[in-house]
Amino acid sequence: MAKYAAGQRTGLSDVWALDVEGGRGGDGCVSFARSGGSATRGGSLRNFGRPSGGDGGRGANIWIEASDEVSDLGGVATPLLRGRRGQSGRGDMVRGKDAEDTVLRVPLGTVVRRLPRSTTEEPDTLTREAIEAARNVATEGISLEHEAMKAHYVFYPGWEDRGEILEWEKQAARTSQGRRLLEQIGRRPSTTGDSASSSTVIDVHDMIEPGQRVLVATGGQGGHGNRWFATRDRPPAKFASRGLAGEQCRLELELKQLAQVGLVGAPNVGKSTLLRAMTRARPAVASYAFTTIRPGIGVLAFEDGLQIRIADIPGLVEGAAEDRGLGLTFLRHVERTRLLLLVVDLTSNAPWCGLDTLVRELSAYKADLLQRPVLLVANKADAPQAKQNWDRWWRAWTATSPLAAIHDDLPEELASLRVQGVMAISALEQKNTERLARQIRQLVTMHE
Ligand SMILES: Nc1nc2c(ncn2[C@@H]2O[C@H](COP(=O)(O)OP(=O)(O)OP(=O)(O)O)[C@@H](O)[C@H]2O)c(=O)[nH]1
Ligand SMILES: [Mg+2]
Repeated sequence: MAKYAAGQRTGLSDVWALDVEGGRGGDGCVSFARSGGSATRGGSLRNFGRPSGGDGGRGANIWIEASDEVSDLGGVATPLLRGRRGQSGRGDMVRGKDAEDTVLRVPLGTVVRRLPRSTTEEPDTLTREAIEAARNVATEGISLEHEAMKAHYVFYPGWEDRGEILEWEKQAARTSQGRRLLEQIGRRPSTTGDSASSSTVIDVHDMIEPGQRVLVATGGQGGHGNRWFATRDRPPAKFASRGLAGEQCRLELELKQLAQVGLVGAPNVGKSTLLRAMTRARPAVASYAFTTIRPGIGVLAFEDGLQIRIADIPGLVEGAAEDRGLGLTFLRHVERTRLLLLVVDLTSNAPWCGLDTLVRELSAYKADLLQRPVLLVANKADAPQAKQNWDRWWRAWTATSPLAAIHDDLPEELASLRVQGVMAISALEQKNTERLARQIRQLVTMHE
């Protein structure tokens, strides 16, 4: 627990821990059909009609859902999350309603680890106290068993006869049907499926798609109404079973920073080539647009051990914010980054012209993306036609700012970009890429 206090940030990722408990099932109901005008309450045994108690509803399941509408784990800042109880059954065989499920929404990129809930955390003194208390109760003439009964059964008012239950349980244990019923009401260990509390299996889920859901704790089954406990010898069963406890587990939620640096640019400008040049990642490179269809992440590793993750993001086109091209899928990845490398192609006629489209798409998706520091990377500097373009840009850059000089009426988005530097490189021939790596490092660590 100490290791992951809620909200504690570890390194580049956020890890939160919490316990979850599916809701308890609703209790079964003890009631009797009114027959021939006899009372159903307080009457003599003979006056009880047919048992008609409905079953309890299921307790709330607890789900984790990936959502692109939340951006941090602040919504799960609670040490314990318990699902709602199922509704209790009612007379006339009316089943209680299942509780509405609880859905915890987490940002895309969250990793959910499910661990068994630790039972060793309870101090031993608690157990000792419980035994002591039970002993006192026992000496007062009420047996321990009776207390246990109350945790499992609901009694008809005024008929707390545990003898009847013990008798029923004994009979039930003789038939397979009865044993199954004992299992269902939690009076016999289950023979089917493994119990979550004793399991040491850890399951891990990557929450990457919006709407993706994982069931982390099932709600407890509702109790059985008294009609289940009627036997030929004793038709008016005066007890029902209680709802079962929900599944319990411990969750560790980790918000992975998918990458600290995002490579953005129009299709075919050489983003994947640049990632290959700087990291060991091997994204596909080809001379046509949309070679990259999924964001790939490469690790820029420095000699002193520092690692910076760079995401190669599929080419951005106009309309991306409305999900055109590969639109939203990759814009979500951009959202997590701390530094943007805007890559332009020095071999195109006007390399910088695409920039305003690019920036407009970014800001249409999320205006505050433009608050990120930006490095302008002019790629393909090795090509013959690059020099002229670069010279123009470089002159402009030293004169005023790179963007103000090339646009007569500078769009607002471009004017507000936080440009930290402009650099000509050749990703293909790995020229200037080391310098770029150093600059990336400086900016990422500065904006941590
Ligand atoms: N001359 C030259 N060509 C380059 C350079 N970098 C990339 N290219 C070429 O440009 C083309 C596109 O490169 P990619 O790395 O696939 O471009 P991309 O930006 O990832 O493209 P998409 O994934 O389609 O968005 C390929 O033919 C590369 O060989 C460079 O520095 N110089
Ligand atoms: Mg690519």
